[in-house]
Amino acid sequence: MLPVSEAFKAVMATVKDTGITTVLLEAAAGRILREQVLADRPFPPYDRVAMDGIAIAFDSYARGQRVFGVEEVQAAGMPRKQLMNLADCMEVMTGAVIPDLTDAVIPYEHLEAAEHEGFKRFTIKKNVVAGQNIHRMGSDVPAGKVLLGPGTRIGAPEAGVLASVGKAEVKVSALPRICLVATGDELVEIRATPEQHQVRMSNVYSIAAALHLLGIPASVIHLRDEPASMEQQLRPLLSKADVLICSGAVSAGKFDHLPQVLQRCGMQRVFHKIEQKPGKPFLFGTVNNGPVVFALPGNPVSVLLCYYRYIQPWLLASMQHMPEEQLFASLEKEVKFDKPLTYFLPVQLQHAPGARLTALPVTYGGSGDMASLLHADAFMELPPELNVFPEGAVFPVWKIR
Ligand SMILES: Nc1nc2c(c(=O)[nH]1)N[C@H]1C(S)=C(S)[C@@H](COP(=O)(O)OP(=O)(O)OC[C@H]3O[C@@H](n4cnc5c(N)ncnc54)[C@H](O)[C@@H]3O)O[C@H]1N2
Ligand code: MOO
Repeated sequence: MLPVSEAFKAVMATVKDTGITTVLLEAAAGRILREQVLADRPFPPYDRVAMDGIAIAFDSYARGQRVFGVEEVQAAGMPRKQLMNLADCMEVMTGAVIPDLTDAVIPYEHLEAAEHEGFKRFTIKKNVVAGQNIHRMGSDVPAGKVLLGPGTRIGAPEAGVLASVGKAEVKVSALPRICLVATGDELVEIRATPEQHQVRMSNVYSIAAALHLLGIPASVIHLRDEPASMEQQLRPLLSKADVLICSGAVSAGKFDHLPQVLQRCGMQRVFHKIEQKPGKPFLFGTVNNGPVVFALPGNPVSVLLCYYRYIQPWLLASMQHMPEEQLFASLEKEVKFDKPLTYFLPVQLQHAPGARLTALPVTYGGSGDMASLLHADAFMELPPELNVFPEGAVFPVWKIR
């Protein structure tokens, strides 16, 4: 049986690069970028009008002129125009190129409009500063600057920037092929009406949902508690999947055949059992030229704890995601736990004044209590050396949402 830190190290030692693939930007959300992206033009790409109104030559204003006749309109999308007479103005719209020979933009709200002999003119009602309301070319980002690097997860801001520099196709990490394996004669399909002694298979759905949020699809199979048929169903997966995530059949029961069956299929055990609660009977192994195998204890809370504490970090590292900073929170309430195991406590995270993150333990009936996680945001990792965890003490947390 391994301590949590060693089990985690052993898991992470098997990380393997999933490789690189190219996807359309429309399909890139959630994926991990695998290339450097530079600004192809300055941001903004031209001196840009920042308010709807008029553009003037500031010198005319500085010399005391307040009334300006309109020469033309410069709308967004029009090539740059030029002010012909420095005593005139140009009506300009947000996003337009600033007209030549103008260097201040006055919004309509600071103007009074009038007509004079069929010509439109504006009187300036508020103080004007040279250069006002002009978003200068390159003031946000100069051309050639590195905007994004490999290992970045593509979210909404990244998608906007990628579109802006014309990356219609993006190099991202390939996705691992994952098969979720449910075990147990008590499990029925979710559309079935279970008999009293049966339960609907939920673990594969909770893991599939967590994977979906990383953009990773997964296939699912269900194994009965019968070693020969288990082996027959598992063998073909060894050449078709990069990762097997099994749930159930790994503890001490008479029908917990999975460890032996996996071994017969060629899995080398890296460890079986971790000094933790929940999730103690976690079995982890590798297959030569085959998948890594995460065989999780079947209790639903154990499954999600093991997923977020071990599997998700492994998946993100395999997809070359930049490591994230560990989150910590302070306990809102004293907790006691007297076994020499790391205790993963489901908690609700809250932001206390001063941006401090606090963790309130949720009502929790043990690792079979899947509904408790509806109220939890994270697991708090309480170390095995202590029996009492006082209010205010700070420990690492692993977010589940
Ligand atoms: N004598 C011992 N008994 C148990 C030990 C032990 O060390 N010695 N460990 C306990 C711990 S801790 C856990 S956790 C469980 C894990 O057992 P298994 O991994 O063998 O899981 P199962 O017995 O197959 O299932 C446990 C529980 O979870 C339900 N389950 C399983 N798969 C699914 C699924 N896909 N969807 C929904 N629910 C599922 C299953 O019906 C069981 O209720 O063992 C303790 N026992
Ligand atoms: O360790 Mo088990 O995962 O608590 O029920």
